[in-house]
Amino acid sequence: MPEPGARQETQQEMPLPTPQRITVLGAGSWGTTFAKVLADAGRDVTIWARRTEVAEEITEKRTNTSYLPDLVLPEGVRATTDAATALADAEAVVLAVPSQSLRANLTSWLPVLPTDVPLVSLAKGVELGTMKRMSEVIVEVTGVSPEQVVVVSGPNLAVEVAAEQPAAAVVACTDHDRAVAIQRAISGPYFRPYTNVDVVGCELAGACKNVIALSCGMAAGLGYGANTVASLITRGLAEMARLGGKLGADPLTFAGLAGVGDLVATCSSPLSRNRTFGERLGKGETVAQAQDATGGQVAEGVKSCSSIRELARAHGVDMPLTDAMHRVCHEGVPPRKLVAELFDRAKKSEWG
Ligand SMILES: NC(=O)C1=CN([C@@H]2O[C@H](COP(=O)(O)OP(=O)(O)OC[C@H]3O[C@@H](n4cnc5c(N)ncnc54)[C@H](O)[C@@H]3O)[C@@H](O)[C@H]2O)C=CC1
Ligand SMILES: O=C(CO)COP(=O)(O)O
Repeated sequence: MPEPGARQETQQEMPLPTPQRITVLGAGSWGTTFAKVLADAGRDVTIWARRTEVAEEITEKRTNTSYLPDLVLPEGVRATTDAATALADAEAVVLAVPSQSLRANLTSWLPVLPTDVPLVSLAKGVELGTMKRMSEVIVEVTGVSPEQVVVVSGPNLAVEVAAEQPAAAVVACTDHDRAVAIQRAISGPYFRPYTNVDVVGCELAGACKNVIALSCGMAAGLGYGANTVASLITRGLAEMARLGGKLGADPLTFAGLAGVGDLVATCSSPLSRNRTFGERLGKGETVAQAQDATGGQVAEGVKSCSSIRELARAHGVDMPLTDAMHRVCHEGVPPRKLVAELFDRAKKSEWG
């Protein structure tokens, strides 16, 4: 585990070249927006889309209206459904599919996936069944070294970034020089990434905050106000930092953009799919009804509440809010009943 604050960046060092030709695999809300960030940063961008009509719309009109109605991509961004074409000559590959589908997608791309370039992971989740973080899945499926995997995380609601509203992010890689190369590749007028070597902390924070956002939405749906939401955000931060501490993360990461930054954005914004999903549950909708209403977009917390719960149990870490979200989403417990359950627990010290 790195010492908190141990690495003083020297931005003058430029040991690795900045990747110029970058392929984004996934044309959903964040993949498309990230392609814009890259293109606005001066990179040459190709997107792989699962659906032909999405690829055609991006290439012909530079729009992707089913995900981002107001977005117009910069000139030059093109899309294809053919992974081999998308990946030809890629100097870095961005993985922008939902976390539970990453393994299957990676496996299908493997024959054409370059394994000597940085693989940049955008997904925020923990895999069901294996309890693995996304970088672990990438290393396992592709056989690349962990130093080649870069995680980008932070308070980055796609719709806001697509509208060029200023936002910061974290580029995490155990190889600091590679993090700096990707930082340069994605820095632009409205997107400011900071480097971090704590991949474990950044990934856990990104996955856990989705679950806490579900709980905040649920509280809002039940009619509760700012005190409840602030309490959930703060206790959510405590439980995710507890898990991170056990798994070797740097505690400072949870105070940073990938931690409290993303937690506050996702738990507060009506643009968050996870928060919105929770709000629907709080208002009495079933999981299936809330799922239908997300319009095919992913609310990662619904599945990650189960995988994170398993991970926490395997390491003897208490995560009462994550546990509660699992009970609502997968055991049919009514949200209002959970409030009583959570308040009935043994009283404890804030940092105990
Ligand atoms: N949307 C956002 O604001 C942000 C999302 N993220 C993370 O990025 C990852 C991707 O999210 P989005 O692009 O927002 O998701 P999305 O639901 O908008 O799009 C998912 C994309 O992956 C493709 N895909 C490929 N295989 C799939 C499968 N088996 N099931 C479902 N979709 C499949 C879809 O066709 C689509 O292009 C998630 O882990 C999310 O948490 C991270 C930061 C911001
Ligand atoms: O990760 C995100 C913002 O940083 C997006 O959150 P949602 O998936 O809840 O929309």
